[in-house]
Amino acid sequence: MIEVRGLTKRFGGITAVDELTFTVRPGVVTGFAGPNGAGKTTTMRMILGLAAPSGGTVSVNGRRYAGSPAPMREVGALLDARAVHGGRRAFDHLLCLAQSNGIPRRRVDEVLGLVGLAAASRRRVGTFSLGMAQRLGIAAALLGDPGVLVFDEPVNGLDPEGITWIRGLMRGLAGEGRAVLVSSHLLTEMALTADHLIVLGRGRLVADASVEELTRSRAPRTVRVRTPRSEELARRLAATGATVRPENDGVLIVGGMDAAEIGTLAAAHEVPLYELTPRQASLETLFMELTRDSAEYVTAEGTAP
Ligand SMILES: Nc1ncnc2c1ncn2[C@@H]1O[C@H](COP(=O)(O)OP(=O)(O)OP(=O)(O)O)[C@@H](O)[C@H]1O
Repeated sequence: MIEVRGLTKRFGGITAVDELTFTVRPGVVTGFAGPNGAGKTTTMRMILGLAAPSGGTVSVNGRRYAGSPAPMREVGALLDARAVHGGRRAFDHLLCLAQSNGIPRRRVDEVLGLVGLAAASRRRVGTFSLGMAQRLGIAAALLGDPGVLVFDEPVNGLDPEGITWIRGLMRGLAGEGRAVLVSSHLLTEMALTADHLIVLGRGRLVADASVEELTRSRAPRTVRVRTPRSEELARRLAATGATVRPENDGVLIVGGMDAAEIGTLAAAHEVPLYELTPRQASLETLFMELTRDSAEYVTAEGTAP
């Protein structure tokens, strides 16, 4: 279990992480999503004791991780897959980590098998593709068989097969009762892998909910209506406070009213309807909505690039 309470990190004038509070529970994949620069990596570094908070606290299994007597057995982390000595062979890299953490040699072969790198274990890491480097980073994270795992953008550089593999791996690790925190700047990717989502914007928490809750309760809904008397219906809908966006062929996209209310209003005025379709905004649209005001880079039009 990871508990983050009021966590804050300032770099000079920049507040990279701002009063963040959330919990990463065992048995669950918790997705950590936010646009570039939202503060995901900085938060993960503080969880791992690699950066000191400017305020607030973070604990892993009830205590500060930096004080853990056996860090690799407690938390496994993948932060930067390329931060490995390129001249080393994959096996030797893992063996070195294992030996300095009191982990038996046979565990090295085990984790190489788990991540599908057994055949490449004697190759020098510098010759690895980014996808292979990610797998090696995951092998290192799993080495101590920890109950808590932290992965920063693990699907970066992976091909579709690798992405499917990593989703299965995360779910499997959570299924074994581990707490898994995994970041991505793609919310749709997160929604396929995670059970629970923490969404960050400009260092602040903008959502903390299950994927299902987030989709159901927060997604702005609209209704697509088609009628031969679209101008009249648009006027009547707008008069009740609905937002109406006309499209071609008598189509209106209506916000702020549900399909039953629109159908009832149309019937009351004998306006025929050819179509009345509730539509749910995609998770990616929701993500843009949630983080729009907080994206690090805002263009002149006021939208994130
Ligand atoms: N060492 C540092 N010194 C100064 N500013 C930093 C430092 N590390 C991060 N920042 C700033 O803190 C903010 C958050 O960065 P962070 O890397 O945590 O975001 P992120 O959500 O992980 O983004 P990305 O998806 O791009 O990795 C950014 O504005 C970044 O420029």
